[in-house]
Amino acid sequence: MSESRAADGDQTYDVIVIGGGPVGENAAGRTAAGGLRTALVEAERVGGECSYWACMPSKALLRPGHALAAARRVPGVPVGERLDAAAVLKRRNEFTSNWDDSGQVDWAVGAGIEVVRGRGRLTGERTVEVGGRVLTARRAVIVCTGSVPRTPNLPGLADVEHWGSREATSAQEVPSSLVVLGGGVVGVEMAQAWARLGSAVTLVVSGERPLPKFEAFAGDLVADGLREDGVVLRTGVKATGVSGVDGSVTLSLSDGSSVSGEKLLVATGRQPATFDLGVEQFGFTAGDALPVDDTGRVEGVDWLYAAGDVTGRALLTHQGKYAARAVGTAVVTGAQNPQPWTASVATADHTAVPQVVFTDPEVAAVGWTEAQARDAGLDVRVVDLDIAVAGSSLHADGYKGKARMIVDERKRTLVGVTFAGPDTAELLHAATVAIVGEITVDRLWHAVPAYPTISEVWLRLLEAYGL
Ligand SMILES: Cc1cc2nc3c(=O)[nH]c(=O)nc-3n(C[C@H](O)[C@H](O)[C@H](O)COP(=O)(O)OP(=O)(O)OC[C@H]3O[C@@H](n4cnc5c(N)ncnc54)[C@H](O)[C@@H]3O)c2cc1C
Ligand SMILES: NC(=O)c1ccc[n+]([C@@H]2O[C@H](COP(=O)([O-])OP(=O)(O)OC[C@H]3O[C@@H](n4cnc5c(N)ncnc54)[C@H](O)[C@@H]3O)[C@@H](O)[C@H]2O)c1
Repeated sequence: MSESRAADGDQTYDVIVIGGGPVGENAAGRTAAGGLRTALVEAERVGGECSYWACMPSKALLRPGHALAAARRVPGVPVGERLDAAAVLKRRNEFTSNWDDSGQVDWAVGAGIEVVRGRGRLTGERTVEVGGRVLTARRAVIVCTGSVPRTPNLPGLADVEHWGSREATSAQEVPSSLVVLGGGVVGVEMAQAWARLGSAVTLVVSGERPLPKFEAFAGDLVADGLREDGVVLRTGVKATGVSGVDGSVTLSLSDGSSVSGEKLLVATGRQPATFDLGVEQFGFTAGDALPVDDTGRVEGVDWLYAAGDVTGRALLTHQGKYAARAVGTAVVTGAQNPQPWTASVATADHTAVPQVVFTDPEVAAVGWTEAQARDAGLDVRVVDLDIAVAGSSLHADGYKGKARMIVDERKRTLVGVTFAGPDTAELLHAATVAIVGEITVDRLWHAVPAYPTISEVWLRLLEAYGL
């Protein structure tokens, strides 16, 4: 870790941001740019989970496998037998700057932010204690402490060494075998990354399919992709216990069977990092999310704001950074009851959250699923299609993908779109723009996708809708 550059001297700031992950960095960047003296308090590494143990290393582990699979789908491209695991891990290490945050500290200092090393704790109105120092905020304290893995209450788990997402994204060797518990985004991404690097992976999922928060067809296509990579899927079973002997961990399952591997990854979700933060004095419970309005103001405390994973709104880096921009703007401008869709209001959180699951096939989804749209009481029309256009067949032999568009029939606008298929991630932003802009399908008809791109699926969706 880089040398501490803690701010010294006057302990009074305009703004104190607790937590220097991507969200805290953005909030602090905004307030510093707005001329407010800003302290950024970070307990571990500036850059947070995303830079060192989440987004960056996980995507660096996945990308080489996708490149190899893509090359294999196009005849005439010379491809090797398998990935060079050592080179993949080395490149992953580079993407995390070898877990050295000095580059991000340099950015913060350059942006006029004062970095304070240490764990911050709220000790009273507008005050934060860090390692015995008491910092005071004239205007606001912004909590951006992120989230931590939620460990299930599983007999034996506490006694057995196992991986969480940190170990799964930073391991320096490929385990001979890996059992993954939990079929959410972390579970499927890491199952595929390590399988493609040569590990014998078993994925244990309590439901019928992985990715239960997405449209079912997306989870099914990802399950097919994982199986093609040799991942053994155990669906519809719950873990009942864990035991371990030297070099092997065994997970007992609810159907009486068990699975063993050299390593066990527990990927059963995350919870807000509100422990040991002093939130109880303001009426909140440690371990629960901080409830915020759309400007990030914490319910009932007018000087306290929060953004990112700690609010439990959307556990995604891009959405947390969006919330941080809103909070930063709200704090700088002092906006009172600003209108939705203005710069200090994170309105899109409710209707237009985009997410990509970086497996092969990718899942790219924005807005509501069909079930969510129906639960919201909308009169919806669902359009389903295989992705089968000139662009997809040129992209890969045997291209397999599906698309779903959900239309609010009353407004004739989109409320949800899901693409699942190889390299669909880059299709997503068009869908996000359509939803945020409330563009009618009749106007979308005039947004002509270029030939021959996979985006022509948009034309097919609109034709299938009846245009
Ligand atoms: C394996 C994995 C892969 C992911 N991949 C993606 C992806 O591809 N795309 C995506 O959008 N999202 C992804 N996510 C989610 C993403 O990592 C989070 O949404 C994002 O990191 C949230 O940012 P944050 O700043 O709120 O929290 P964090 O990144 O968790 O940062 C919080 C920071 O606060 C610090 N902190 C905590 N408590 C204190 C305290 N009391 N005092 C001082 N500092 C404190 C921590 O040390 C940390 O640096 C992934 C998550 C995981 C686990
Ligand atoms: N590409 C991305 O955008 C990306 C990648 C990774 C993580 N993330 C974000 O990070 C957050 C955390 O990801 P995650 O995968 O840890 O959480 P998650 O909530 O997405 O998935 C956890 C899964 O574990 C299952 N589960 C819970 N308890 C279980 C148990 N006892 N036994 C078996 N299964 C159990 C749940 O049903 C769920 O499917 C998510 O909100 C996700 O959006 C995003």
